[in-house]
Amino acid sequence: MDIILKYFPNLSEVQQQQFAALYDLYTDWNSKINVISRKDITNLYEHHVLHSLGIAKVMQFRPETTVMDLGTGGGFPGIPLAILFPETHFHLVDSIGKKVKVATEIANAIGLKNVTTRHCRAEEEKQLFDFVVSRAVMPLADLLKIIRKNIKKEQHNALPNGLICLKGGELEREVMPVKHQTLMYDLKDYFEEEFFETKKVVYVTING
Ligand SMILES: C[S@@+](CC[C@H](N)C(=O)[O-])C[C@H]1O[C@@H](n2cnc3c(N)ncnc32)[C@H](O)[C@@H]1O
Repeated sequence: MDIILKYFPNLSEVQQQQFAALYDLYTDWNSKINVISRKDITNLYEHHVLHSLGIAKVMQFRPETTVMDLGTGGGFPGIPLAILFPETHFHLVDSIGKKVKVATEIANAIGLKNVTTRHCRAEEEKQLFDFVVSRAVMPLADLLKIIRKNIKKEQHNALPNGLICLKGGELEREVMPVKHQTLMYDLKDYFEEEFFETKKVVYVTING
């Protein structure tokens, strides 16, 4: 939890309590339904919560912004972002029902009012959003094909609508989108822990 305050020192009392509650909630739920590697649970704050918040170093969502988390699993990056941006709406989608249950239960347990969840394949989700976020789900080119239909044309934020995903070192092997403006940010420029050495945030503008 200290590592969250180290990089996000201006959290409200409520946000601090919500982040602090995640450890027991994920430990408990993860013992029943596997949403993160069991041996990684002790690294929850660094590897999962702070990693998710890497998106916030690139994008400050305005109030009333709507965001879909595609392939949220147990709620990453959607739940940490929903705590950090309480006035932005996050719609968490996953094709595995029991993972969606974990994300739903945890969002409810910490009183998040800005989260909805849905058990479906993202291909079936027809709602429109300002942004789609995603971590560890599928290659960028496949994500882009699926989410093109979901991005609003109207712009509401300082930066254009689009896809923001968290990627690891495997990125070199991926086909980069050519028709869109793509910006790449190294998380090692923001977070000093070794885990972030190869981690990146990739932001692809759509309809911008
Ligand atoms: C490796 S897990 C990552 C989960 C979470 N984003 C995280 O970082 O902890 C990938 C998730 O994507 C989901 N997924 C894969 N393809 C999907 C699709 N087409 N629509 C919705 N969910 C999908 C899987 O069910 C799985 O829960």
